[in-house]
Amino acid sequence: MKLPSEFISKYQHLLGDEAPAFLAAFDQESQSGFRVNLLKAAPKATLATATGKVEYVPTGYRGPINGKSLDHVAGAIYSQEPSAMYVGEVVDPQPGERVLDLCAAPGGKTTHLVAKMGDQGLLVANEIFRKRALVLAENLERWGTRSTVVTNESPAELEGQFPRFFDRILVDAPCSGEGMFRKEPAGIEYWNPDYPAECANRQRKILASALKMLKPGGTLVYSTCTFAPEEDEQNAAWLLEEYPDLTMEEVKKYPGMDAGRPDWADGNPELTKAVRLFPHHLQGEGHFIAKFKLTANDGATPVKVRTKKKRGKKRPANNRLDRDHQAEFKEFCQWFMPDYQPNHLLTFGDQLYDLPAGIDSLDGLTVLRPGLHLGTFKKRRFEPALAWALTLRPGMTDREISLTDDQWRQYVHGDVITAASDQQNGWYLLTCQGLACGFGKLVNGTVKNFYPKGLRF
Ligand SMILES: C[S@@+](CC[C@H](N)C(=O)[O-])C[C@H]1O[C@@H](n2cnc3c(N)ncnc32)[C@H](O)[C@@H]1O
Repeated sequence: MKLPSEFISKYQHLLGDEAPAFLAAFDQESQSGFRVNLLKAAPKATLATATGKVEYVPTGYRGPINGKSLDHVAGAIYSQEPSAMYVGEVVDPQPGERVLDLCAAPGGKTTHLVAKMGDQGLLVANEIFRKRALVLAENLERWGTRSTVVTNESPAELEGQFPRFFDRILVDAPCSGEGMFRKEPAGIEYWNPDYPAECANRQRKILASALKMLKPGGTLVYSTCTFAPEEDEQNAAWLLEEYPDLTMEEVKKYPGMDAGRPDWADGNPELTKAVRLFPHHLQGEGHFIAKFKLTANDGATPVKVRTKKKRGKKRPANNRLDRDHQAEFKEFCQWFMPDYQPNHLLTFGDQLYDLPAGIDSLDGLTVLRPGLHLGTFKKRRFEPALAWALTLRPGMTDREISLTDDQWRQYVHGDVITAASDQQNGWYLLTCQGLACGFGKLVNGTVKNFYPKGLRF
């Protein structure tokens, strides 16, 4: 791999004797892996092709995945390289907590966090760029979650909405990406000797916003996929210096992981509590992870937040259901899942969502996914959404049709499927190999296909 000469000399200077092994790693193959979704049935076929286990992530495996397999399309796995998987373990969110993933697209860490939370509590997944936020929302739909809201805001705008609100915040920061050069060589073109410092400045602004949203006693995890000390130890040192209420938490080092380097910042020995993942020391790409705790005392520095001006931005009308819609949804539930307990139903145009607990209003926010998308109100009927199906497990409803592998292929292709004719006409959850795949409407022995046209293949 052709690396910039200033990059080579920088790391020769920083790493000394270790530099040749570090630089040689750029010519080795990048690592692939996947995580298993504990919210769903085991992805047996993909597990059978795994080439190994990721030692430090209980749900992590090595090896490539097939993006068109049932396991992937039904959200039972997420493709993620092994080093990136450690971030979610370090955040370690618990069921019932309020968690913010501030720089979340395309959703590798978000999917990990929500699974660790058992989909219980509130997870706000935010992404500043709309196109990337749409991909994030789609990945979360496949993963299957009720407890996640996707917002499309800058950190500065978000801070006004959630002062001192979250138990845990992840800042998986936009960075110079040096640790991903093997995987995404195009990133090398952006690199110049000043780039890490530019990224570091942007990261400080993001961190400052994040801290305004952290509860006293809460934890902040800061991660990058770069080796640059400016963005790693020097930003961790800046946080400790700038925010006396923050302390560093030890991040566990598994074999092959390195401690943070105080000598690459201001010499503060606390920085060894952070972790560095170097490709020449372990089988994964380059990462840096630091964990901080905000003192739980009442005297925590009060926050000054900027409240966003609401200038005609698209946001959900926090509409309650009118009587007709209430009746249509009730009728659907009576047929499909009489014991479904919504948390907070709201409509967004003709779309019905179930807002997670822990958040009362989305006013003032640009929201792409206000919780679980349950379906669409059509003329005098309710049509359930794929997102809802993907949160369900076989056995949660009596209205279930189990597809063979061949029928599943017909389904994702958009074909009509023939089913046993002794079942009543109506909506059914379609499953295959224990995984929910979508909704189908049975009409006289034929299952009408409602798999979204844009997803068919
Ligand atoms: C390292 S990526 C996040 C990867 C993601 N956490 C995952 O695991 O899939 C950083 C993200 O920060 C976003 N970003 C870029 N500039 C930003 C800014 N000024 N403030 C907040 N986020 C920004 C990028 O669009 C990108 O999606």
